[in-house]
Amino acid sequence: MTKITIRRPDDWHLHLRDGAMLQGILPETTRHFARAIIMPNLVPPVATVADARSYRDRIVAAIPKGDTFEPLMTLYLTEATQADDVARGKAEGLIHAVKLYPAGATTNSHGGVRNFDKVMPVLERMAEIGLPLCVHGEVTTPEVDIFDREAVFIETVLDPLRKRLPELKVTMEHVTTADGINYIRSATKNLAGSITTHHLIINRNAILVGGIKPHYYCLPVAKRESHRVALVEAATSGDRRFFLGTDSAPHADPLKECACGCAGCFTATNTMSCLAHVFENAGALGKLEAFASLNGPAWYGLPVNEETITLVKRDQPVSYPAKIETGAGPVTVFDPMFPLHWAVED
Ligand SMILES: NC(=O)N[C@@H](CC(=O)O)C(=O)O
Ligand SMILES: [Zn+2]
Ligand SMILES: [Zn+2]
Repeated sequence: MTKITIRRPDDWHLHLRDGAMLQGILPETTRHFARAIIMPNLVPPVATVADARSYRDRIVAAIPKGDTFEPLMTLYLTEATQADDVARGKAEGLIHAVKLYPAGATTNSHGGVRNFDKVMPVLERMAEIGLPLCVHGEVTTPEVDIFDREAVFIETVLDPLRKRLPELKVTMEHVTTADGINYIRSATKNLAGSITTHHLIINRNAILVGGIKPHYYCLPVAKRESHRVALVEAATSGDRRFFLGTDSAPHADPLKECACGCAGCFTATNTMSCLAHVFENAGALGKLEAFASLNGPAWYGLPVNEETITLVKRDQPVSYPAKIETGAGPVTVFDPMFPLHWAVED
């Protein structure tokens, strides 16, 4: 097959930042994607419905002329989050999920949750009104090895939480391990997982072999190859519990190429080319639409997009910029380390 048409995709986990960075990188998403779940880890975080409303307005103002794009806003769960505020945000159609960052787990997560008892009233209300909780699923205990943090989170935090509140819908964000995939598969309801572009392509060698490669460093950190294979298997299976969340997370190059580089891979520009490659290799191009365009809306209770995009396989590798120049500095685009032949037709 050299051509495939699918419903226009959505991105169920995206970092757009703010100001000059937002302005510079938003076109990379709106070119192909119709909607995205917008991560709230700004500084300060998007913690209230009022914050989310004004952030949405700033995003909408930055959409390039001629593109249509709907930001689906989320709230950053803190120990001060008010259940009534969250419920109002959902009722007005603004808020589509609440995001749980264990305190200290990742970029801008210091305001996250330390004591789960403090957020139970909010989680109970979310269960009542059917609002999903998106979780960055890693423990932050210093004794736990960074490569084990997802598996330990499932066992010590997520599973107990789901037993305590089985009616709560939980999205395990950016699943990186076979443990995460198996845990999602074992649940009969109220659990789904997003999978990133880069975790389908790289394993941990990409970060460490032949010199340290900061542009492959993200959180959760990429794991060993057997985990990547499990992710590809889940993503390409058509199973409705798995969908695309790119976790495209721009940081200006100087903040990544330094002694203490930020976590995040920027994949918005070439995600659809990368995915077509991965799905074709798995003999599953026919499942790409489920992963990128159908399973996410079903989970979030939204209609699928009516427009379509067409991917064509070219003889020559497709070219895309190595960096996106933004007013906040250059952002390096994810390099899959193999040529991409699939292009989205204009
Ligand atoms: N994924 C990352 O490595 N970084 C994200 C935060 C996150 O999603 O954990 C960021 O905001 O930069
Ligand atoms: Zn995260
Ligand atoms: Zn993220």
